[in-house]
Amino acid sequence: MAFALTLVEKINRARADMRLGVPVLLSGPDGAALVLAAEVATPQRLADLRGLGGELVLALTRHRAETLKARAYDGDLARVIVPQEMDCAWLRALADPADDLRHPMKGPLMTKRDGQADLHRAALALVKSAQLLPAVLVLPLPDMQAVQDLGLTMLDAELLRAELQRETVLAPVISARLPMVAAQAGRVHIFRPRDGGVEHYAIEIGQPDRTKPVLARLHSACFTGDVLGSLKCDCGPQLQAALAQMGREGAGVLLYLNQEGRGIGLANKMRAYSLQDQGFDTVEANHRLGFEDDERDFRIGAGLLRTMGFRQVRLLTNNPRKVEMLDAHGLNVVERVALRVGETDENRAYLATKAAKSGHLL
Ligand SMILES: Nc1nc2c(ncn2[C@@H]2O[C@H](COP(=O)(O)OP(=O)(O)OP(=O)(O)O)[C@@H](O)[C@H]2O)c(=O)[nH]1
Ligand SMILES: [Zn+2]
Repeated sequence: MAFALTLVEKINRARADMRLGVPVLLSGPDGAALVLAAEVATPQRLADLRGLGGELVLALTRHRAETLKARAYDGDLARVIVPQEMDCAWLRALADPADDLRHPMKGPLMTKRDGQADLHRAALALVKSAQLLPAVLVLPLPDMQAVQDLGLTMLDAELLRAELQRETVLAPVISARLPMVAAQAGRVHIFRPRDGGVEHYAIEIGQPDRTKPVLARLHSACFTGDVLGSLKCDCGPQLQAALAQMGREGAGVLLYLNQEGRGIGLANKMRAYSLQDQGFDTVEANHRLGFEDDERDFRIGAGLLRTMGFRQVRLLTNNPRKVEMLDAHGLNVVERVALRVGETDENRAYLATKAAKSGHLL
């Protein structure tokens, strides 16, 4: 059919629907379900879901379930039964740990053990990709007819998950000269993913020889550190020091990857910061929100370097995972160049946690 939407186009619509609080229809071999992000659920939409009948559950990741003392029978996720009398405030309290300490008792929460969790798993992957809290209402639909004419976005859960896991393909959009304090001979390249995701940037210093190892940095966006000069992390000084070293050596490439907050987005990172003010460390805060410690896809950086013609790098990092991921995805890391700058009283504990729990090198 002319203008039939592709899977990628439908996923982008579904992502926008999720952020708007519009349900999405997911289907699989064992049936279909309407899914709605808990963070943005309204009383009207909750009533609409209940009007269809059926057993409403809230899908949470294993990390969030652990904090809430809910049994995760599915391993990586829990399906919490939503009692009839519970409202949007209750759902939000389960999704968002902000008030966990003030109101610790939300349960006892009953979780499902029987039945399949495939649709729930796909729904969680979709809300995460929309940078919402990983908590989704799931209503199984015995009869699709009731929702057929509503114009909701429909997706096959298996195809959705496979597509979300696929390596992002980036295409160059434009590059232009940018003289910088760190280096006169700078050039900014913009890359756009084919899957409708966010753009990433490469800052090339000088004219690095593609046949030799290039001094490289994979820098993940940190609005608070890079722009505001936050003292809570070391990102701003690392960014400046990396550019300065490339300027001194006369050549290098810095990838500025829009993976804010280790891939959870700025809103969720600020939620994590708010939890850190309650006494949790950077890893615990991510877990309480329902995320993994690090949700970044480092294949993006590897792909970008390859696209730009680089095969061997001297990587500026303290994170051994970056080295492993580049090595695993077609780059030869001939040297790890330590990048220890910007330690402050405010970020000392953060850096120590990264060393103790995430294997960062001191
Ligand atoms: N979720 C979360 N993200 C954070 C926190 N503090 C900083 N970040 C993010 O962490 C990322 C740090 O990125 P990088 O400096 O590239 O990576 P790294 O893993 O620290 O490794 P190297 O700096 O290369 O040693 C950025 O995306 C920041 O926004 C935090 O407390 N919670
Ligand atoms: Zn930072």
